[in-house]
Amino acid sequence: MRAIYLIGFMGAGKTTVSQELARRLNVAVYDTDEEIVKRTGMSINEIFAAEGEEKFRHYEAEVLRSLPSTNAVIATGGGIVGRTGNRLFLKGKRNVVYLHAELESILARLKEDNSRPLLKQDKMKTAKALYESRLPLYRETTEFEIDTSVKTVQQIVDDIIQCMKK
Ligand SMILES: Nc1ncnc2c1ncn2[C@@H]1O[C@H](COP(=O)(O)OP(=O)(O)OP(=O)(O)O)[C@@H](O)[C@H]1O
Ligand SMILES: O=C(O)C1=C[C@@H](O)[C@@H](O)[C@H](O)C1
Ligand SMILES: [Mg+2]
Repeated sequence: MRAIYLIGFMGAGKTTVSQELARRLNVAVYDTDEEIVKRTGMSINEIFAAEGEEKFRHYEAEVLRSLPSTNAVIATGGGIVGRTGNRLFLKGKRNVVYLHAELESILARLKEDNSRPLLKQDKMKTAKALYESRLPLYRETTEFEIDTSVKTVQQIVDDIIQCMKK
């Protein structure tokens, strides 16, 4: 099986859905954010604070290319589509799914969560600007889009499995 890549904004559910999808398909699961943390020994907040966002994006691009391209589900970080090279890499894969969520759902899901450095200050304002700038990038990267705003994880997994049969 070709690896399935999940892309989408912070809080869209990529990490959560990837685990259940991999369990259903009986394949390995990877998460670019978790791989970066494992490989650097630092949290994402620590990397941003000590080394800056550009360095984080460098690790992210490297990790994306290093993960297995078969028999796996790969959850990506919300900003992976920021680099043109990453978008080209993903466009070259057939199984990329964009998990879309309305901004209101995202903010509700991440209200108590401070693990995302780009949403630290004035969550509402920064999230809105980032969200609007990234929407077209997710959409140009893949034709498969699933709105997760009001769906359960199980429903999203069912939708992805259906999508991948097309
Ligand atoms: N379909 C869903 N319905 C309700 N809550 C959800 C759903 N999917 C994920 N969540 C919740 O939203 C939060 C963020 O989910 P998750 O960490 O999977 O997002 P992500 O897309 O991986 O974000 P990031 O890009 O920052 O890694 C978690 O608390 C998770 O439990
Ligand atoms: O949307 C983003 O730019 C990010 C999303 C997270 O998955 C992490 O990769 C990090 O917090 C940055
Ligand atoms: Mg995640």
